[in-house]
Amino acid sequence: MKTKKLFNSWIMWVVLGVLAVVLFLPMVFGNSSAKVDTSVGLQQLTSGNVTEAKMFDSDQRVDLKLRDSLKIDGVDKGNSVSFYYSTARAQQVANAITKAEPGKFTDQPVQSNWLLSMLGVIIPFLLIAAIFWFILARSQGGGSKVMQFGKSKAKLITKDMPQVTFKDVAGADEAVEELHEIKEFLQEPAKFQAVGAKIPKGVLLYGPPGTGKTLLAKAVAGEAQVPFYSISGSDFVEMFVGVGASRVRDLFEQAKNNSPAIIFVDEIDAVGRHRGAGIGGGNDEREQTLNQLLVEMDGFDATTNVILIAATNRPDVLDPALLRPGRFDRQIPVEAPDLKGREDILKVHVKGKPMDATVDLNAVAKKTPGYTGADLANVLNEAALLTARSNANLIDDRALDEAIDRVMAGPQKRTRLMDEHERKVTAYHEGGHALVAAAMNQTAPVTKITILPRGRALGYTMVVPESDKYSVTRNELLDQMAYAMGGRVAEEIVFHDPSTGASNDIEKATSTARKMVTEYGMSEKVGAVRLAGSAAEQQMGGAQREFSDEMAHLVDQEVRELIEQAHNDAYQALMTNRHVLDRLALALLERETLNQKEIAEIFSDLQKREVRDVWLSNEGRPVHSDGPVLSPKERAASSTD
Ligand SMILES: Nc1ncnc2c1ncn2[C@@H]1O[C@H](COP(=O)(O)OP(=O)(O)OP(=O)(O)O)[C@@H](O)[C@H]1O
Ligand SMILES: [Zn+2]
Repeated sequence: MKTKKLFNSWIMWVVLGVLAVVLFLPMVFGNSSAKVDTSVGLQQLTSGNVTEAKMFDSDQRVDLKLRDSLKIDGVDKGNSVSFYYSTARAQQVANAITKAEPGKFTDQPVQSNWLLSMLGVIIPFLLIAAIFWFILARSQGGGSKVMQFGKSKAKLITKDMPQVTFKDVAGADEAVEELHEIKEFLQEPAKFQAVGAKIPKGVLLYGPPGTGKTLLAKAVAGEAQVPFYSISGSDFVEMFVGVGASRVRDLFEQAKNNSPAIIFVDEIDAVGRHRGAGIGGGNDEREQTLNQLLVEMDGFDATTNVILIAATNRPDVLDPALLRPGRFDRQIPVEAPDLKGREDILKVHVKGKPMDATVDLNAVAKKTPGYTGADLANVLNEAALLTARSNANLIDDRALDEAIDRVMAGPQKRTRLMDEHERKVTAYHEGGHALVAAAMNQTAPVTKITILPRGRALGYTMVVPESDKYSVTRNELLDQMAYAMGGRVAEEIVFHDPSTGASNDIEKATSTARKMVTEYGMSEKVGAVRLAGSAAEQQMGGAQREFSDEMAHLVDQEVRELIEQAHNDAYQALMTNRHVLDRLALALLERETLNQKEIAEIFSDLQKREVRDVWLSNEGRPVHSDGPVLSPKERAASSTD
């Protein structure tokens, strides 16, 4: 489609151009005397009317100057005429001229005309070459890149010694903490090598645009005082076939020669997309580039001292090969900042901008939910511009408010800004999860709650066990289900109108319940029977169902029963602690993100759910009252006190 259009327009014009040039050349360079037949020319020569003759061997042409003007069929041809001759007659023409003995005779052999004839050859050739050049440029995406081709090496890979430090990055404390180690390694590789410590080869920073990923990577280089080589993934893709891969090689070569160093690849998703997943099949160039990148990463050894940092907004589309151990095995989320983070970022960017004493940056942060670091930097810059334009010296609230509105058009499109009611529903939903988790007896502590949207989730609650766990008990599973239902139940209790936001939670709870019944043997009615071909397995495209319809019915009933129980647990927990839930929701609306300590404070007077009765797999198997023995460790501990 596209090429056809190209042909229609460009090729047509160029061909027309060539034709015009070819037709015009003889007119411009050639003579304008009247053309006559060869026989007429010869006859003039023999008649002795010729005073001057010029013979152009290259054109096989003779120009004649005549004493008397020539008349043919009554038409006056004037005093100068020219005629062409065929090769066969060249000798005859030459003889005729010599015989005629014109007063002046010049003979122009072939080479005398070489410039003209060369031009005639070269110009069309150049035009054709230009057409190819042009088509190639088009198909490689972006004509301008072609022009840069020769000097692209210097332009695409940039070497830098950044002066930025971690202090310049605000509101991304978790990411900074993770990167500290990288910085230390780059600064003192020997220390790490001496103890055989393995440092990650690649660090992947992922998060929405403008959250400071590039800034963080630069800060690592700035802190460690090492060179920073950067290139953008999208630059690779626009290159000629084979160039991307060789550019990657160059890049690593340069960095290794200047190690310790950091290589930063922005927009790595442009090259690192799942192989063969591009539109219209694979993109060879991209795959080659990606393969080269993997080869280079695998070639790193303990003494390379080069760390690759990559950034992307789309970690989900990356080729799994990139995320394998030994490659980008360190993945650091860089999220949009919360209220506190926004205030800190404003504080960083306010430097060098004189503020009116009445300006409260915390208030500005409150007015900018969902804004990224780049947006906030932009707000302050806009405010400074507005202030300068109005000839004022200090940036005041009025300028800031207007700047916020101006920048709003940006973030509103990218990160959705929730309306107040939706934020409230989210606050209660997440609050519900957290509160139920805290009220149950077998759940891990709630470490973080946020109502900042991330990906498709409107918010999330993090419940992290203090140590790794390899198995889960029945009570823990029941608690997890209750906690999963907590969000939905809070909406139900507070708004009497649950939202669709809970579909994920319901899915999770249902799948847990189903596994309890069909895989873990945790239902009395079904018993400790493994039901092969359960829903989960069928989903995986595997096993057929191997049990009766009655059993299937029973399973469904038991699952329903477990969910109902979880729903109840959550309901009770939230009803008894409604005042705590309100307090939590308010804190979330105010601060957006709460950490473990803040959460614990809010939950100080939380009423826990009572412990469940002992579960009997069958009434006929009564409770045995003896507990387990004390472990040696426990015994040692109890004997000391
Ligand atoms: N956490 C932050 N602290 C201070 N300034 C920030 C922060 N995040 C972003 N900025 C400002 O925004 C600018 C742009 O950020 P940066 O280019 O690092 O974002 P990015 O995440 O790499 O974006 P993209 O995904 O579009 O490449 C920075 O130069 C800086 O001025
Ligand atoms: Zn939820």
